[in-house]
Amino acid sequence: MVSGTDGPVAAHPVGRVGVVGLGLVGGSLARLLAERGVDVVATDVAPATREAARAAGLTVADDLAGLCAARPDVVVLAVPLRAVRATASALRDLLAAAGCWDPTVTDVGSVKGQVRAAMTDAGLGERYVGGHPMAGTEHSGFEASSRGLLDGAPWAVTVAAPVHGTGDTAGGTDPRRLAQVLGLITGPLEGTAAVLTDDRHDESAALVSHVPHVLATQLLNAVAGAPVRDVALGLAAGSFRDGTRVARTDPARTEAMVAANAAWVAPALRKVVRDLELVVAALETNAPLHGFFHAADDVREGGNAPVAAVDQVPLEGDWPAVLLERCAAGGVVRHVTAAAAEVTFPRAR
Ligand SMILES: O=C(O)C(=O)C[C@]1(C(=O)O)C=C[C@@H](O)C=C1
Repeated sequence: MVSGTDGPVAAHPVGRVGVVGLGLVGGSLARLLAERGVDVVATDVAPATREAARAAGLTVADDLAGLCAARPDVVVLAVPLRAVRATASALRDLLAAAGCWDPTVTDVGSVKGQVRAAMTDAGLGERYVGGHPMAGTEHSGFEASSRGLLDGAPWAVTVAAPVHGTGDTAGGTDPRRLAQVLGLITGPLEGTAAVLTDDRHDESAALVSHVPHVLATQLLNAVAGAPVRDVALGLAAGSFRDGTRVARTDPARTEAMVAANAAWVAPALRKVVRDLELVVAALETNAPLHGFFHAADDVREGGNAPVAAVDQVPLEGDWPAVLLERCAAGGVVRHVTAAAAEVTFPRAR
């Protein structure tokens, strides 16, 4: 239930964290948590990855059952998107067999609507709080992971939206579990969290992550198919390097990410195509392009805006809905106590 808590919620303690999947993000998460003194147990399907993680000093179970035997308070699914469904079902079965164990389940996936559907279908919907660290690199695997990748990273945390005005909040996110995940991110991970609905996350991630991956790939494809390809690549400098960096990500990973968010990526790309058509038309007719190059001046200049306002949101009543509303206005949760969440805003409101 998202609403309906009368007093401050007693957040589940972070306690032990289980990390399922030790790729770039899972490995980075496990390393950072372990360094910060959190009790972490991790696992991965690949024996060589488990060995590498053990050699790096992590506590590693041989499989998901072994991880569940350690009864972590929070289970973070850090598996590829294509493996979320099967992993969620396996976790559900292990939970059912385990008796009184009540973990919160979260994840690190770059798409949230599809992941929640998988969690709900697996019967884990009421335990689930969506998680997405906005950090990564073009490299993959445990060997590419580092304690620094997620240190202080901004996260999106998604909740099942309450149904306003009907008094019916069934199926919404459990506030204690939300507080627990926010505590993990803003505590040992020293990050920030924007609390969002899955839709708002997926729409936003399409704009700032998925469309950029498509465009970076197209920049690469355009040169690859040009008659002057080799000369051009020999001349490529900063703009090409920066603009195509994420196109060097494992193509299967990028494809899965973009396809999983097709509902938001397709319309966002349509808008890009329309805007580019206008640029082409202007270039072909010598029309001015000033508007195109200056349209986003406020975004460009607002890049690293300092904190302009701070709100304390008491963790009582319909506080997840209050956080949703604050974060929809650009706020992020920076700090959580048992009684309140501190939300900061980059722009004056
Ligand atoms: O920096 C990169 O290499 C990334 O691709 C990181 C990036 C992104 O910014 O798009 C990619 C996917 C993640 O889910 C979050 C962040």
